Amino acid sequence: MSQTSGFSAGRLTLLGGGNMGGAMLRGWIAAGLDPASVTVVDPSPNDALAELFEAGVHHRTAAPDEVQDVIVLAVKPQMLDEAASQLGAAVGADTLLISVAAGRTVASIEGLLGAHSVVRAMPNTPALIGRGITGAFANARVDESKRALADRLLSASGPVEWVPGEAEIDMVTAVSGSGPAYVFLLAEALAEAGVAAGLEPALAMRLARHTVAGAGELMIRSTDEPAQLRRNVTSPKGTTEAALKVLMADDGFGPLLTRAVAAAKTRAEELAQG
Ligand SMILES: NC(=O)C1=CN([C@@H]2O[C@H](COP(=O)(O)OP(=O)(O)OC[C@H]3O[C@@H](n4cnc5c(N)ncnc54)[C@H](OP(=O)(O)O)[C@@H]3O)[C@@H](O)[C@H]2O)C=CC1
Ligand SMILES: O=C(O)[C@@H]1CCC=N1
Repeated sequence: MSQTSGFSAGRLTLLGGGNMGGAMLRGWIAAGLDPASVTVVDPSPNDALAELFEAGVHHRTAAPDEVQDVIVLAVKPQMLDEAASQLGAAVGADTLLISVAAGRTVASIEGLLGAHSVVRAMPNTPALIGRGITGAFANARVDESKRALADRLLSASGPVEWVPGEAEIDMVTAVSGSGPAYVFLLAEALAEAGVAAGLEPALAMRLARHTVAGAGELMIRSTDEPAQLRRNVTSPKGTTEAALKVLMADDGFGPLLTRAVAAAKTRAEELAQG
């Protein structure tokens, strides 16, 4: 794993070494965080973390007794109350809490662990390859240095967008937190559509994967807006125009995605109720 110039977060505990916590951890170590400064607390962490444990990251099945400088809460929202109940001695007056649990509010985290500096963040799984994006909200107790530290940790896996209001985190969740799943579904559906059109399945999947990945990379590297990149593909009276007439119909892709994002946002709000 390649390392850039290091940074320190003091003593850091990651509560939950699953898909998202593991992806973030990978980003921190790649960005130069000392593996020995990190403890993963998880009874059964992701197998993919074995390599990081060998590199010096500590693994425990229960929370450490020493006060931690940073605790990242990365268990399922429904498991948070139980998982956080063991943190007692690890949470000091100056501990920075960073939660990535969908829907769980700052108030609910303070309800569990007391009044602390809390950052509510919403990363996404492309963090695994350093290509994530994270929305973040800090409560009023987070001072400049804690915010800078949170930013350093979160930006190890891609850009960080700080939002002024906590409610926006549920919207970020619905767009970019869950968003990779929508894109993977697009690739699946495109491959299936190719098979329906007569292609051999493995070829259809290769075409779909590379099309989604290539279009994504072009969108990041280009200075053109997505709408312009779309127009660049669309020859007048050509094949793309014929397809876009279907996708851009009144009941097409846009309204469908709007409904999907609204459903995800509603679910995030429901998770806040516990
Ligand atoms: N996956 C994603 O794309 C994103 C997820 N998130 C948020 O990240 C959080 C984790 O999600 P995700 O990584 O997908 O879930 P995972 O189930 O992959 O990871 C959660 C991990 O926590 C472990 N765990 C369960 N109970 C405890 C406990 N009491 N103490 C310590 N660890 C425990 C689980 O073990 P076990 O498997 O044995 O239960 C698992 O390894 C969620 O709150 C989710 O909302 C945020 C953004 C994106
Ligand atoms: O599905 C979920 O609830 C989590 C939050 C965003 C992505 N995965």
